[in-house]
Amino acid sequence: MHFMTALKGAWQQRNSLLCVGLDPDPARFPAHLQDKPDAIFEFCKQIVDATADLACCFKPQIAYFAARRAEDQLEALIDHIHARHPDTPVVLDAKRGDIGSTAEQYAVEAFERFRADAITVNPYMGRDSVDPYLAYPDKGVILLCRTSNPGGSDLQFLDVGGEKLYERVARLVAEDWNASGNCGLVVGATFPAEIARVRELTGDMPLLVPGIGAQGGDIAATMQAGRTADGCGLMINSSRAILYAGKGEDFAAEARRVALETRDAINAQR
Ligand SMILES: O=c1ccn([C@@H]2O[C@H](COP(=O)(O)O)[C@@H](O)[C@H]2O)c(=O)[nH]1
Repeated sequence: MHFMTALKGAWQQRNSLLCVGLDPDPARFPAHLQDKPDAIFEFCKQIVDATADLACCFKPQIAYFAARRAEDQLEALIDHIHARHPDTPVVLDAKRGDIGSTAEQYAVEAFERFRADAITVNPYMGRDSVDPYLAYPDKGVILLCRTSNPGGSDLQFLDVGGEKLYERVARLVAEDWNASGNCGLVVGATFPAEIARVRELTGDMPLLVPGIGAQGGDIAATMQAGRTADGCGLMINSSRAILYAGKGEDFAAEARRVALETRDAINAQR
């Protein structure tokens, strides 16, 4: 199924704009999981099963798996999501960016090896570096635009001929790169004014919005700035605040509790 169709279905059927981020850090796992050989898979699987009905998508961050030689556990996790929660799309947060020939390999990795429904991509090497992902028209290609970190302003706020660099990215993607209707943009919840500007430039394009929860972004301001006329348009990500809500054997139930609170806080603004 086309990523955008799956995402729209999940927004409606789950009544949720919450993206549950999967950033598994073994140092923060509950004690009973610490020594298991497949602890990363087991931790994420329990989080996924506890929150799937509350989420419009899952976002595993590849670095947390690769850093611990656990790519096989990432593959198993995405297989599990597809098998048990087939209506919940998976956005692989990889922020790839390289010349076309190498990008082709990254696209195979994301869409064929890991079977992700969408990937985050860095646009700053230009169109030819993004084409290999766009060649998969059913897959989502979510480009970094206005990132949630403070240093994002160093470059993304530079004036480029009368507009800011992040505005140029938003316009370019909306007006040119999105011919197959499979593009989205990353805009941080820590910058609501820029979310509003990106929404203005891109119509109803889906925005992946990290930065609530552990990074302190404001849900109400994010929603006011970024929701579309039908109260959708956003994948609002929270990772650590949900994953590490509990420290004990009930960690998945605690994660569910925070995911529910977060989903409801988002829905209160729709
Ligand atoms: O601008 C960006 C782009 C991506 N991220 C990623 O989102 C999550 C945020 O995690 P929290 O624990 O909810 O802060 C993480 O995977 C980042 O790599 C981002 O934060 N900002």
